[in-house]
Amino acid sequence: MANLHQPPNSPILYSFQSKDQIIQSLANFVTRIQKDAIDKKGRFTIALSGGSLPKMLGGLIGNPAIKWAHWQVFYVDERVVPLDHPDSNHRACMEALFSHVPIPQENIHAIDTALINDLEELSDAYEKDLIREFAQKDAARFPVFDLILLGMGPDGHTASLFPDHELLSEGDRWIAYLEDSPKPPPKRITFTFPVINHAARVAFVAAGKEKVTTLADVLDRPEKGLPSSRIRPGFPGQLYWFVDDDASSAVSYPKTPFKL
Ligand SMILES: O=C(O)[C@H](O)[C@@H](O)[C@H](O)[C@H](O)COP(=O)(O)O
Repeated sequence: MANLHQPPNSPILYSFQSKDQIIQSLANFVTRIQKDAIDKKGRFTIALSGGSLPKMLGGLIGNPAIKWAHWQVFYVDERVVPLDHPDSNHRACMEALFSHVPIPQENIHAIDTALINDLEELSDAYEKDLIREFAQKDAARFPVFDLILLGMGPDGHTASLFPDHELLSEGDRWIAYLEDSPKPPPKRITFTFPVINHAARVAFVAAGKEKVTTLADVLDRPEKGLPSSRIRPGFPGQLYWFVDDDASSAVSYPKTPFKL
């Protein structure tokens, strides 16, 4: 559990020559974390983002060390569209990963699309789903995910937490909603900062030249306060960055060689 008396651990930055190397290293990293979690507690809780992230998870397919039956999967944010809509993060994760592996469907926590016309109810229902998984089992004020995987937009947003948006100051709710997302589609639900910052481990995955300026701002100039720089899991939580050399070419923050 997060300890507010200790400063957060410094982020660990891994930079790889190619996207394929990110995919392989990320798969090894996730495999190790799920093993530790399952050995300790019999379950592994993970939350996934949309965007380019689902396609970076392909290294998990066909890996016999993964105990899919013990995974509980949530979405860090979700676009408020039917689950088979091309914008759905659930659909993207199904297509890129879950339709290729033996994970029980009930372990994948998608939004309740019967509620998509009422964002308040939809986000409450998703929050209750989280409460069933975490509050009853761990009795914590906020859920403590074993691992949360994030992407970063070119404006520095992460999850559906956008620069200068009022949701940046949400300190109470677990799940919030917005109807004015600058990145389409406009209606979304999202984990709040406290949920992300209570995780045991958070890993950003960001690749490509279009991320170069924002990545340097987030890692070298956190005082700018971009949403992605506000991800600092409380001690003893740990933040990781899995990026490619294109994205990190302007970063001064020290890189760490990847080894498990
Ligand atoms: O649903 C979403 O839009 C995402 O969860 C969002 O936060 C994404 O992770 C970033 O926009 C980065 O997207 P890319 O990885 O495609 O750049």
